[in-house]
Amino acid sequence: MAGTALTEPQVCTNIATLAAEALRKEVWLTPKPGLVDSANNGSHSDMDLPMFLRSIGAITPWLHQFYRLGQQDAAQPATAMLTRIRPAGLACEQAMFSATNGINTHKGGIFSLGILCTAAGRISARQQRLTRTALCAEAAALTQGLVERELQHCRQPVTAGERLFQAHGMTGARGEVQSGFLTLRRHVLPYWWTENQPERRSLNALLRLMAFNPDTNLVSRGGLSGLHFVQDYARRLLKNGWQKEDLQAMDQALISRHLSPGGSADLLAISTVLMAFPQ
Ligand SMILES: CC(C)(COP(=O)(O)OP(=O)(O)OC[C@H]1O[C@@H](n2cnc3c(N)ncnc32)[C@H](O)[C@@H]1O)[C@@H](O)C(=O)NCCC(=O)NCCS
Ligand SMILES: Nc1ncnc2c1ncn2[C@@H]1O[C@H](COP(=O)(O)OP(=O)(O)OP(=O)(O)O)[C@@H](O)[C@H]1O
Repeated sequence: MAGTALTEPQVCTNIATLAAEALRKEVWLTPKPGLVDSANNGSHSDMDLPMFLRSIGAITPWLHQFYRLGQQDAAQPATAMLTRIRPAGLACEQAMFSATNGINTHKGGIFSLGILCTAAGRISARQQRLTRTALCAEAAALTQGLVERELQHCRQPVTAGERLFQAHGMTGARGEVQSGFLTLRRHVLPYWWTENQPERRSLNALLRLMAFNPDTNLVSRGGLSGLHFVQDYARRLLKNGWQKEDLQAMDQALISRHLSPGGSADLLAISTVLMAFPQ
């Protein structure tokens, strides 16, 4: 099937390289409440940082593949693209599962970053300027109608995302990409430079994500009250000012409730990639 076989390795600094770096930066960033980081495994008993690094190694060639597929098929209508890249998306998930012995380390990240890399390939093949605005608009075009097709018309929910749409109308990773990363454009990117120090900048972006992102990971583990607990906690820290100790305390609070803002971790990586491009 198209895109499931990896072609020649391509060594180039493009969005796929940036995306892999962003994933690496995300996992090393510490302290991240409830998430795997360099201090602990957060609310996860089945994964750790070396496993995330192995997962990133397995995913990286596929990120280049998404970019190439986007370039190759730039003349195809945007709405035809998802069918074209889905086999590569599933093969990438399989590569991740092989590297992690079946643990879901990056399913959400593969979906969002895969579409972003495809979007970049299409834009560059059209000789258009790679900007944040163009990337978000193209990601939205590639996933137009996805929520309706896969969530509204889903009779028998299998995945957490499908179940949470039926239960609460949450659109999860699909909704965020289809909106052209609206949560990021509204709540994160405009505030990116409010922190001068790079590590604080990333932690502050993560806090803003935890405060505003309707993260299905939180709901699947802790229900709507789990989501609200994390959002209220993050908003309090943003309002009162925060130090690393506050994030460490928040980490313990989330661990004791088995909560993990995995969707926000994915979106942090997306933000890092987007901020590498002009507006
Ligand atoms: C769409 C996906 C994520 C389906 O997963 P699911 O139905 O469980 O959806 P759900 O929305 O709950 O998301 C799963 C993951 O996304 C992340 N996530 C959760 N909430 C959000 C959010 N608001 N915004 C962004 N990401 C989120 C989390 O890491 C979560 O574990 C994806 O796995 C899929 O369809 N894969 C098939 C492969 C594919 O088509 N890839 C596309 C080409 S790259
Ligand atoms: N540093 C990180 N730590 C933990 N999760 C992360 C991190 N970065 C990204 N994630 C995201 O979180 C998701 C994993 O969350 P989770 O373990 O809750 O999912 P699950 O395996 O579907 O559910 P469960 O473990 O409850 O059965 C992945 O899809 C991944 O994209």
